[in-house]
Amino acid sequence: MQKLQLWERYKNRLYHHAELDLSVDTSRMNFPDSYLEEMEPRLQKAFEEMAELEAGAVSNPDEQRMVGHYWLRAPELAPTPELTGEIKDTLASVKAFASSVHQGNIAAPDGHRFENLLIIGIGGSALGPQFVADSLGSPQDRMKVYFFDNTDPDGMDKVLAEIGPGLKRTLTVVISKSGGTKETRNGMLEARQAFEKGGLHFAAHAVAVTGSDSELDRTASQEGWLGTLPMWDWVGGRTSVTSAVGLLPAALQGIDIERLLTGARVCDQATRSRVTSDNPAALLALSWFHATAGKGERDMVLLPYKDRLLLFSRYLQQLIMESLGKELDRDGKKVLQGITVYGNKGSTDQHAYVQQLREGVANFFVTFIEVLKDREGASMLVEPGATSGDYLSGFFQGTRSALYEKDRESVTITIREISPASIGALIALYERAVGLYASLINVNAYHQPGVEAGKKAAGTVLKLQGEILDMLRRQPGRDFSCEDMAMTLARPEEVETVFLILRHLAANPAHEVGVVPGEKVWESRFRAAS
Ligand SMILES: O=P(O)(O)OC[C@H]1O[C@](O)(CO)[C@@H](O)[C@@H]1O
Repeated sequence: MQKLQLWERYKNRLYHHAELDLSVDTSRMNFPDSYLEEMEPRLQKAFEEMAELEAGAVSNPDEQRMVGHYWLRAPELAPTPELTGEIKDTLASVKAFASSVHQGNIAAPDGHRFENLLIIGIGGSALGPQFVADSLGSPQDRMKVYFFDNTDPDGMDKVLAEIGPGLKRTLTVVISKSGGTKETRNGMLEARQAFEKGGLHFAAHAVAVTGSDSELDRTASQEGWLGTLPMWDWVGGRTSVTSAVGLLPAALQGIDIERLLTGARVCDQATRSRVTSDNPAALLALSWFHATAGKGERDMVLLPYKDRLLLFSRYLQQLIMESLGKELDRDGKKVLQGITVYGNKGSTDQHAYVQQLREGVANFFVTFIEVLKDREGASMLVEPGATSGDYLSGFFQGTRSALYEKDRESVTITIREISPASIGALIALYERAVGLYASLINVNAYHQPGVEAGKKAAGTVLKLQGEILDMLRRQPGRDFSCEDMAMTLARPEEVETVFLILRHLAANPAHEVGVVPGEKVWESRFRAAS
């Protein structure tokens, strides 16, 4: 298409929301002008399902749950006065807790204000808080934020080393909706040990965000933690960033959570429109449907031209892939759905994988995110007439056209600046786009049965490890190859798992397992170290 024709298409298609100062440009998606009309019946059905969801329908039937993340920023829309009250009370508690911490009314045991925040959680109980913390952090933050978001011991040691003696002024927020996630439990136990080693009483440094009566809830109340804030079964982990899960860490960091919620609320209003061309989330969902043939046939590459949006692709990876990546549709038909999401930031990626995007396998579409405001205040000129930010903008525009020239399609989202409101709006925009797209492809976006399989398998491995350790200790003088061990445990079919377990045990001192290397690595022999 010629440049002037593209300009006409740009003007015809550009969506702009004046209050949010947010635009969605679908002009570089090559769907025909008739596309919206063709998709209209499916879209109207998706809008209807969304309205039912917002009114309190059990939209996650597999788990028999309502789906209420939109109520978190408009509590008056919750289906019962009790829920409205709970949401409002929780927001008030978040603000009161954060302000008590900032004022030193809730203080470290040495009487000093808490200065650091160690957030422990995983998946939806970490990715949203991490994205918000990273995108909106500044030197003026009220507290310095750290994360344990895995059960990697070395990762935790690294964080603890960074905190160093600051641990005595560290508040720990343990976040788990279910309250039983092992990675988070392990992080909590490791943190507790670090506090105890420093002569500190963990409970006096800890607050929980979790579901009522969960394992974590019970631990927090038995041990007398500083407080517990609720998570509800009608908020999914990956859409929990505007609940206490995201709001408590953000408020403690000093981020204006009211503005974050306002941005989300205004975007929610915009994305409730049943006029497709006037609904930015519907335009995104339609673009995804066009790009992937509604079957995940192409990947979504996220290219924000802003360092502060670096973690957005990681956040969206869970939101989109855990929501859409489903074996079965809502009628039980095998569909193997999903959209693969990856990305980093521009223009950095121009010096990495953009080469393949332009010239290699054409199995993707791009979402560019453009931020108009370069920085607070004026920029220096890096050469006559140009700033660093002008270069960033130039590289964004250059990559968008270079890709389009090669028939690589893209959507561009433009926001004026990075602020609590614009981050709230981006979160709300994608939550709604995912919900609408899930309706278009007829999958349940709100459950995650596939994740359970990995968790169960990990449980089986840990159980087998227990049996192996038991056997090694009962026969301390004996060397076992993995095959001997599998046979002795009467689990010959598990020999590979036995080998992997033994090799890991021998590489770490905790269980005192010794190894005599074999000619081939799998011929090594293992014994309880005497
Ligand atoms: O908040 P929780 O219950 O610890 O769960 C953490 C994450 O684990 C998952 O269930 C996947 O394992 C995610 O959906 C969730 O965000």
